[in-house]
Amino acid sequence: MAQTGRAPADPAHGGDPKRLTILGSTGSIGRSTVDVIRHADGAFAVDALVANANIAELAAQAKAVNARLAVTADPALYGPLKDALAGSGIEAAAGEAAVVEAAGRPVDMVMASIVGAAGLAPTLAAIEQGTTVALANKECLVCAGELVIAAAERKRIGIVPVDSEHSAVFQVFETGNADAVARVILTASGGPFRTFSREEIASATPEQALRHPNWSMGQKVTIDSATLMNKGLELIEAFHLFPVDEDRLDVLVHPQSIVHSLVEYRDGSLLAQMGVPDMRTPIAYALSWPRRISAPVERLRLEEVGQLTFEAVDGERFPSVALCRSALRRGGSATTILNAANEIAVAAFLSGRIPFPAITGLVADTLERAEGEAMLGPVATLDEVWAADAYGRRIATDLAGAL
Ligand SMILES: NC(=O)C1=CN([C@@H]2O[C@H](COP(=O)(O)OP(=O)(O)OC[C@H]3O[C@@H](n4cnc5c(N)ncnc54)[C@H](OP(=O)(O)O)[C@@H]3O)[C@@H](O)[C@H]2O)C=CC1
Ligand SMILES: CC(=O)[C@@H](O)[C@H](O)COP(=O)(O)O
Ligand SMILES: [Mn+2]
Repeated sequence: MAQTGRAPADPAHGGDPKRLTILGSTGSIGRSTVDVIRHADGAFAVDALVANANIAELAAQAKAVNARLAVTADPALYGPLKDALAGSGIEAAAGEAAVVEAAGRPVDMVMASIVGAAGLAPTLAAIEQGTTVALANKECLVCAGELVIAAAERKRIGIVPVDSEHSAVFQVFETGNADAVARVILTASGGPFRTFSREEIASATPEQALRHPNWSMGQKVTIDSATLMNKGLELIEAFHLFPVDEDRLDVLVHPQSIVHSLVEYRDGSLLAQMGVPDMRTPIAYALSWPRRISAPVERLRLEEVGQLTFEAVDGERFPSVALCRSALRRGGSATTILNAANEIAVAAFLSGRIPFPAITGLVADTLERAEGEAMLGPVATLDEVWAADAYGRRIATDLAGAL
């Protein structure tokens, strides 16, 4: 974890408001971030908001938080965005280059919450500018973890995890005692199909898969939770964020999503972070790190929760965690290709083109094909990352078409 970043301004102690840009402001994480900011009594000032298709929400948010700039990635939506902002004094911009430019404007922190590999270039632009990043977009570490972390270390900036499990680990990881860490244990809800038989999983519909038992999230991460690919992606994310080897990273199913993850030390202590399943807690922590602000969330009442239960992952019904682990061991382009294939497979499932188990199947088959075609190897540059990403998307699209 790059932890050399400067501490943020501390409004609670008389500092200026902390200047923020939100990438993916109209999504689930983006909206929760706006909510946290609006409850923070002027502790934050918003510079830019970036989104894609939801122009009405983007413009409404920009006005509500008094942003300076609102950007849509879709150039065709520049006119509607400009119209929606007319008279507000807020600047409008559109297109991929405008997104990257917005991410690179000087601010104190960028919330990186675009979904998928589309978030990689803007996140890197923020890092290159020397801005501390609050990272929700796990795909950018799966796709290009070495490059992202190397850039953060070169620029000596902090990457503060937002993903609930990684925020939990970040909160209980004793950096001075890294050598004493025996295991990092990521908890998984098990998703909506935790108790389903193989046969029931085989006929699962998008509607069922989008019904997450505990969390309200965007579609892509919700499907990832249902396949448990999310936990595999998070294993790779944790590998890049924390100084632990792959063999000290574990996953434990915890259906209540109250314990958000744990660190086990060699003296036998297990330190866990708990809270209600509401992303506004890890978001508030990331925005205010290394301090804490209040967040508009329910208090956790353990007497009402009653029981916390834990079980092992069933690798037979949910092979994606093992698949991600083996791609992580392989390293280089393997995880880039895995991520790209998964993005294609999730979209294919959501549009009814492939059955649920084929999501993980497509990712596995794409990696097997990559192995056979000698496409697995180191990725040293961003061009190599994009080449591997394009390859993974092409093969997965072909394989999905043949199903
Ligand atoms: N939701 C959650 O609770 C959690 C999410 N995460 C991670 O956070 C990230 C975001 O997830 P989530 O908020 O659920 O996703 P959503 O689908 O809800 O939101 C995605 C956001 O990204 C924007 N976006 C999509 N494509 C582009 C693009 N090409 N350029 C610019 N903006 C784009 C969308 O804009 P628009 O809506 O305008 O089209 C939207 O603002 C994911 O990586 C996810 O894995 C991690 C932990 C928890
Ligand atoms: C809220 C969050 O961090 C998600 O990534 C969450 O982990 C999804 O739940 P699963 O544990 O079901 O994957
Ligand atoms: Mn998570």
